[in-house]
Amino acid sequence: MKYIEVVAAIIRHKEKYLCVQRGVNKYPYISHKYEFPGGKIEKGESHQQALRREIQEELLMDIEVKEHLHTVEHRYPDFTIKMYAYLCTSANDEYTLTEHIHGLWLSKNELERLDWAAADIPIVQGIMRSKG
Ligand SMILES: Nc1nc2c([nH]c(=O)n2[C@H]2C[C@H](O)[C@@H](COP(=O)(O)OP(=O)(O)OP(=O)(O)O)O2)c(=O)[nH]1
Repeated sequence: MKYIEVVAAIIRHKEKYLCVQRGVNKYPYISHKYEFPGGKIEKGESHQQALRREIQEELLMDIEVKEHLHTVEHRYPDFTIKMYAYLCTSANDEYTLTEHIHGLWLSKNELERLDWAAADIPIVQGIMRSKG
């Protein structure tokens, strides 16, 4: 079974969190799902470096990586991912989508409205339960 390690940025700006939607994918269970931006960690990269690179590529956005929030391991039918989620901040709410088909800023209590990738559900629940 393929195993991949992924970093995800929980980007918070003014009490809202940036959520992005994937386009069509060869795996139907991931197509059109919402996720936190990020991606695979490249060889030799730290989590922080991978996050800053991926967010620059996907959103043309500069972030500051704060604390580690959650690590989840999820087994999809074709591969398993280990995802490290970090709280991140941005100087403003501007972004340009280069890979995703939709993006939106939602407050904590609105997060559960979206159709999230299965691996993200424990992360979303963790954010919703968190204080502050
Ligand atoms: N970035 C990110 N990926 C997630 C999340 N949840 C989730 O299941 N994933 C999965 C989807 C992808 O299979 C994988 C992340 O890989 P990726 O975005 O770098 O790359 P990809 O498979 O879409 O594309 P490729 O690099 O193979 O062309 O992790 C999430 O919240 N953020």
